[in-house]
Parts: sequence; structure tokens; C-alpha cells
Amino acid sequence: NYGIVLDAGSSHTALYIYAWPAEKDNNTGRVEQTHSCKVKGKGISSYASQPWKAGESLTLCMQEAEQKVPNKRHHETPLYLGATAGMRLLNMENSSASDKVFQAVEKALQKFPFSYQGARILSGQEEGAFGWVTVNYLDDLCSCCVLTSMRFLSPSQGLETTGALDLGGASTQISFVSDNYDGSESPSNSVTFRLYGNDYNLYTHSFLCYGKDQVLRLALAQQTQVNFHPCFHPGYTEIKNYSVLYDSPCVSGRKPQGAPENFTLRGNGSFGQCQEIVKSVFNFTSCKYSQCSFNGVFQPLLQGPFGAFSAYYFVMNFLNLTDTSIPLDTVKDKLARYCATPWDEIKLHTGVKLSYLAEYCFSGTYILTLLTEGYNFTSESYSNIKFIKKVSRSYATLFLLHTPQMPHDLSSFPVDH
Ligand SMILES: O=P(O)(O)OP(=O)(O)OP(=O)(O)OC[C@H]1O[C@@H](n2cnc3c(O)ncnc32)[C@H](O)[C@@H]1O
Repeated sequence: NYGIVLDAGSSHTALYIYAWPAEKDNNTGRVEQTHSCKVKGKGISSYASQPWKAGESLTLCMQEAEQKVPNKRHHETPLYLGATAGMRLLNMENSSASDKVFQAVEKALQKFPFSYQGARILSGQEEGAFGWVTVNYLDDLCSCCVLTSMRFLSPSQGLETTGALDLGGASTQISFVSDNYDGSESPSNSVTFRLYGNDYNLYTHSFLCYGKDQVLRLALAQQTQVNFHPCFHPGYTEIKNYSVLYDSPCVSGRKPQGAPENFTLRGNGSFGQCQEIVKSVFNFTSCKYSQCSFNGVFQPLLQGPFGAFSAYYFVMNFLNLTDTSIPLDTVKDKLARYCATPWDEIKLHTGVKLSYLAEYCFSGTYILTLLTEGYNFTSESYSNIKFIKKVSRSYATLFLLHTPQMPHDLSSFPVDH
């Protein structure tokens, strides 16, 4: 059997093909990702003003899929497109534009011989849940993946599940199982699963606008009128366009009246000051629950190990800060030294896009602030986080979308090795 998923994020779209044996034994059925293809350009939401291009952008990867899936399987191979926060934002801002993007995507996908199952925006809850299932299913947190699958088979033996921390471009998700959470407090944060006959009650929350690209907009928007921005390296200079910066519902309300066309961004590389700016994007003033993370959102006590992926990994890996056994204060010192490094030195780094290089100081500061101030990881619990590279959320998406009703009964969710 084959299945195809298009993961349409705010910054990129990628196609994944999965294959698994037709005769599925619940415990030994193996699913393999047999092919992946990165769609050229940004996420499909970036085609809001030219929707037909969103469809066209997918064509090359779809042609690859046609080649990779054997002809005789084409008609029975389900094809899904799940869009995340970029499309959520576009839908909020201009729902007719997002409808047009979906129509164009639909038209393009239906030209292919697969069993097209629809394109839709995933809810924040679904996105969080997919990340959690993937981390617990495909994680590399334990050296032996058989143990990973056993974890799902026999949690009653005391094997703890792993929480998921996902940092995208436009949103961020936190999902974990906590003994203190049965779903009664803030039920909108609860997702229940039935997986291999075991019930899981997951806490999950997706913070729209708290992906790293949107928080960078917020951090820039606050500092357009000052001489230096502390989240950029000393010597860094860039002309920024006001309209481009404020072209997102996450910041549009903050555009200063009578703003000129451009402003000049100059860095002075101060981690401490950058952290103050980043902290100010969180609201800690009110919480109507027993406890909150930020913006009045309920969060139970953190529990167990966590896998942090997507931008968490890209950024911390670049900064050589994935080792969470290093004391948090040392991590902060290292990041402070990195931020203070002159841009002339930073830009010599080869093989990394200049735009990413310019942003690692900000992104590292945001990640540490989100984890500690936002989610309440402490110097002790920080070491429970593992920054992990390989998480293909679409993997879980494929199977969860196959079982459309929540709570999901994933009793046929195959086990990988
Ligand atoms: O879930 P949403 O919010 O829609 O976002 P996404 O799906 O597009 O998000 P990704 O996980 O693909 O990427 C998260 C962010 O990491 C950025 N990113 C990707 N590769 C990177 C790298 O090597 N270094 C730094 N950042 C990177 C990317 O531009 C996004 O801002």
C-alpha cells in the first residue's frame, strides 16, 4: 500500500510517499517513507495574490510521485494535503484568497491518478496531536525503536510517553500527557486517542503567531523607530520595508500611522536586551485557570521527556546548543557571546542562507525564552528536552486522517522499526 501526504507549512510545502505491506499485522507492519520532495518556493499561502501558481508549484513533486508509486497502485493510493499555520493566517485575513488557493491546489491535484482525499487546513489541535504521535512513534529518543513501539503497546508497564514541542514559521505547538490533566480543566486543550488499545489523554495547544517568523515580525515591529536592534549582530544592516513587515494579521494592528516606506535595521547584538523584547510578546497578566503558560492559556504541570523539533532543531543545531545536559545558564552565556559576535565574522559561515544566519541570534533567544518563560521549563527540567532532527509530521497525518473521528482509534497504526 502507498499513501501520499503534502505538508503545506507557512514557509515550505513538502510531499512524502509512504509504503507499507498490504497484509498488515498490527505489531509488525512496517511503514517506510519511500520518497520525499520539497516543493519549490515558499508555502502555498504565499501565492494568495496568484492562486493558480499554488497549484502549479505542486506539479513537479506530483510528477515525481507518479513515477515513484507503481502504476497499478495509483488509483488506490490516498493523497492528502494538510495545510498548517500559514493557511490559517491567510484564512483569517482573507478567506476568499485562501479558498482560491485551495481551489487551485485541488484542480492541480485532481489531474493526477491518485485517490484524492481533499486539501484542508488542519486545526491547531490536530497539528499538535500529529506531532505528538510522530514523536512517540518515530522518535530517536531511545536507541532501540522496538522499545518505542512497545511504549505504545504497554504504557501500563510504566513507560512514559514523550511530549512534543514543534516550532514552525507561523505557529508553535506543545503537546504532552500529564497525570494532572484529565481534560476537565480547559477541555479545548484535550485530545483523546485510542492507540493499540490504550487510551491517551493528551494536553495540546497551538499558539498561532508564535512561530519564529511571526515572532520575529513582532520583535522587529517594536523596534522600527530605534537606532539599534539587540537581536541582530553588531555591524548588521538591512533596509526593511514597512508594508512587507506588517503584512500579516499577527502584526498588522501595530503599524505606526504615517510610517515611511522603509526603515534601516541595525544590530548591536545584546542577548539580554533581545530577551527583554522577546519577553514582551508574551502576556502573563491574566490566567483564569489553576495555571497557565502565557496569553491566559491553560497548561498543566510539565511532565516527562520532550522532543523538540522543526525550527527548535534547525536553530539549536546550528548554534551547537542541542546538548541539554549543559546548564541553562551556560547555554545562555554561549548564546550571548554568539549574539555579540560581529556580523562580518558571522557572514563568513558558508553553506547556510544569509537570511537564516542573520536570524539565529533572535531565533535562539526566542527558543530559550519560549521554553523557560513561556512554557515554564526550569534549569532542572530543561534537561528533559531533546532536540531531535527527524520528525516527519506528515507520517502521523496520513494515518490520523484515515480515522477522521476523534477520539481516534488507531488500533491499526503500524509499527515501524
Ligand atoms: O507549521 P508552520 O508554522 O506552518 O510552519 P512550517 O511548517 O513552514 O515550518 P517548518 O517546520 O518547515 O520550519 C520552521 C521554521 O524554520 C525555518 N527553517 C527551515 N530550515 C532552517 C534552517 O536550516 N535554519 C534556520 N531556520 C530554518 C523555516 O523558515 C521556518 O521559519
